[in-house]
Amino acid sequence: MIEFDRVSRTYPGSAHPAVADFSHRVEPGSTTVFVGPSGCGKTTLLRMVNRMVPADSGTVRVRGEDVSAVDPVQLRRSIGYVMQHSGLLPHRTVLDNVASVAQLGGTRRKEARERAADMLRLVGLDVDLGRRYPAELSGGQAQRVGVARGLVADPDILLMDEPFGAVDPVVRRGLQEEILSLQERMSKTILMVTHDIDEAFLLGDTVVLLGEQARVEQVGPPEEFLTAPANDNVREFTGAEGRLLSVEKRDGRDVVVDRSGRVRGVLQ
Ligand SMILES: Nc1ncnc2c1ncn2[C@@H]1O[C@H](COP(=O)(O)OP(=O)(O)OP(=O)(O)O)[C@@H](O)[C@H]1O
Repeated sequence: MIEFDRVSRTYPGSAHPAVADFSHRVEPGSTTVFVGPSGCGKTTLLRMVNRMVPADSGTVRVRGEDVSAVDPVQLRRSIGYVMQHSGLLPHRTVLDNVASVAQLGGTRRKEARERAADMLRLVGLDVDLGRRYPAELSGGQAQRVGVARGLVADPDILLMDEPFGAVDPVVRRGLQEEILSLQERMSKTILMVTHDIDEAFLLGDTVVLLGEQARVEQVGPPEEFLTAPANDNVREFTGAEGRLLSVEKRDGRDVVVDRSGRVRGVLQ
């Protein structure tokens, strides 16, 4: 569905590559999370998918096509993109912000607005919020609108860049649950980046843990990071030793529990 084939990227004026020789295949219908420390190249990788950042070498394929050969505008319209700080246009109402993305894809205004209202409901917002401007929303509401915007054109691929980075932990948790339930209903291919390993374990069915210059430290389902960490970097980043996390079955679900028995996350 999305394939990174030995991609590298050095930004102009930079002595070191942001991404060096990275390869990974994102399976259709999966939720894949790239996780790693700040500056390891996560956002660069995500932006290579919709050609906001070009690869210097290597190939990114989306739906089997080399993205460098696809019209970038068409490509971006075919992929939902949820940005770090919601990315809403401040001078347009919430409903317009969402509807405009559908209109860009060719949907007529009336239909686009109806669909936008449906999307607001889908992400758990009152449709009346659609009349407000982005500055009149809480951080969590703005992030939900960002997700509605990413979904309104019904893309088969959704890219999410630290979508819950700007909100407090309680709101963040609510948004994470929302994404899990949306994914159950819609089964899109989701590629998300975060620096939060708990979030990666909660949301990802495949987690790619990255080190400097997007070096792959470990790839696999969340539980493998705890049961079979590939190296000391993985152990350190997951905090597996310090927190003594383990995987247990509870009510038929695999959950990650800490030393005190507190549930820290649910594995899909
Ligand atoms: N436009 C740019 N010009 C120059 N250097 C850049 C640019 N964008 C990113 N970089 C550098 O490339 C490296 C990777 O950045 P990137 O934003 O991809 O990392 P990240 O893992 O997403 O970080 P964070 O979690 O802090 O958002 C960093 O060293 C960063 O400073």
